[in-house]
Amino acid sequence: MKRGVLIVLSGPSGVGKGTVRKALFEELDIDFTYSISMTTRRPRNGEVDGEDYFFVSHAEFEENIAAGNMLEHAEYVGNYYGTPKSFIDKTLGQGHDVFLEIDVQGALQVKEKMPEGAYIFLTPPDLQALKERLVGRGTDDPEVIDRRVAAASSEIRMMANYDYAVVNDEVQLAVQRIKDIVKVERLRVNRILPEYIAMIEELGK
Ligand SMILES: Nc1nc2c(ncn2[C@@H]2O[C@H](COP(=O)(O)OP(=O)(O)O)[C@@H](O)[C@H]2O)c(=O)[nH]1
Ligand SMILES: Nc1ncnc2c1ncn2[C@@H]1O[C@H](COP(=O)(O)OP(=O)(O)O)[C@@H](O)[C@H]1O
Repeated sequence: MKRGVLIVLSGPSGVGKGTVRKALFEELDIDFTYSISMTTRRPRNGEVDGEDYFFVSHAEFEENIAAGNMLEHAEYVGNYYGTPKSFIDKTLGQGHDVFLEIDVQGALQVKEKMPEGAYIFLTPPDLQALKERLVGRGTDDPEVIDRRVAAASSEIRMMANYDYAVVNDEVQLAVQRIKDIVKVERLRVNRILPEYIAMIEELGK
């Protein structure tokens, strides 16, 4: 069976990753599986294990790190968060495409381990627009916004490590561009090579 495509959407804070991801998952003609992260934080009311996160103990998370099961992980306010490899491998193996939305540092760690994915850098039309979005979101203090814009300048330099750059000028346009990329990725010859090798061998007989 054909493996699914790993689609990694990344980019600086405030560029619109979450917004674009939500709009993408509202489209009726997509069939992506969202990568579920693992965390040591406690489930909030209504959160379901295996849907919102895989909730595990500190010890269990550290065992997973030691066993090399995490594609990437980070510590945030005293808890571990990370991307388990097994869930992604299993889902891709079943032929389903997996969608991962992650920050730039995390994405580059994942790329080292799974270079065959489609790495998409979501970019703002310009730095001024990025700043306006961070201000408009209203979730951060001015100093935090300045730090995020400064971080964005160095993150934008990492764009060259990605396979695709998608400008998020309008959400629906960005969504369409990502859908087009997935279509192209599904046609890439090196994804279907095992089937072609069988055909070539058949021809050689
Ligand atoms: N590196 C990494 N960060 C993650 C992962 N999953 C969630 N996070 C980040 O962890 C932080 C805290 O997440 P959470 O506790 O759910 O709080 P909320 O996102 O603010 O509702 C957020 O910045 C998430 O983006 C992951 O798999 N890997
Ligand atoms: N194409 C766009 N045009 C204008 N504003 C946008 C666009 N995409 C996202 N936004 C706004 O920018 C802010 C940051 O978006 P968000 O999805 O939270 O970014 P991220 O997940 O990358 O940190 C939000 O207030 C969102 O409504």
